[in-house]
Amino acid sequence: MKLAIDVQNLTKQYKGAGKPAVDNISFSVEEGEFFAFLGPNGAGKTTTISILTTTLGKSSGEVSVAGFDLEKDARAARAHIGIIFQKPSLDLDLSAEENIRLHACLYGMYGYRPFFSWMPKGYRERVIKLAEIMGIADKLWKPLKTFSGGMQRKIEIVRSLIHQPDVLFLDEPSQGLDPVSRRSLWDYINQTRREYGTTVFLTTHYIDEAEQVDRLCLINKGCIVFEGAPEELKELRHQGSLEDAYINLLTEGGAA
Ligand SMILES: Nc1ncnc2c1ncn2[C@@H]1O[C@H](COP(=O)(O)OP(=O)(O)OP(=O)(O)O)[C@@H](O)[C@H]1O
Repeated sequence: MKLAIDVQNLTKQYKGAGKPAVDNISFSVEEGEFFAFLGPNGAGKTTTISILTTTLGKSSGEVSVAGFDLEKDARAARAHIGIIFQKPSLDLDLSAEENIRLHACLYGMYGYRPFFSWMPKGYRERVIKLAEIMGIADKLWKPLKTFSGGMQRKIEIVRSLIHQPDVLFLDEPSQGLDPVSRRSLWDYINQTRREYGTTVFLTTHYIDEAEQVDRLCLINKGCIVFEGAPEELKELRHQGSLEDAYINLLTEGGAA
């Protein structure tokens, strides 16, 4: 089985911080695997996901994503990954569709055209399909500054899925979404996994979302404290639900 993500002895020490935010962690994710990276506030999840998605440099260690060593070939890796960031990074002065178009062109999927109608058919169809799934097809042409936070998040989601990535990073994807949108996002992600074998790397504070993953990794204070299937964690902590097992490990398991 090929690895979609391989992290060896990764450390991140922010300037001026006393302790490393991520302290010599190692883990790997197989191609097509559904993997969750869980941990409490400040554990090091965003730091790790930022390094894996090439938006933050590491202090030491080795990281490869989609078969590319990030030190040597970050650009190639970037073409194979999709990211739903915790903090949206959209241009509020552009329309929703213009944000998506700009992103698709920056990722090298299409040459830039100044109008939607001039873009290739494949792009147009994909934008409309994804926007329909998220329930925002009628809002694509409106300036983003008129959108609510949840609607902006949906645009962010459409944008990250536009190039059909091999590895999809979801940093708290459900945050700010209403229950209907949350359900349709997950239906779509599951469909994408089935159809294209997409590897999904998820961080979330909604522990119930991680019940379905193949494997999970639990990080606390920059160190990995558990790696295995959700069932294994439940058995280890003698709990019926993953959330109970997670809380039990963090509060009573000597991991806190
Ligand atoms: N730019 C930075 N400079 C210094 N320290 C930072 C910086 N960003 C994060 N940290 C620190 O690194 C540690 C890990 O933070 P990180 O954001 O990775 O945690 P997290 O697990 O994503 O938390 P949350 O669930 O709250 O998003 C924290 O102690 C945080 O204060």
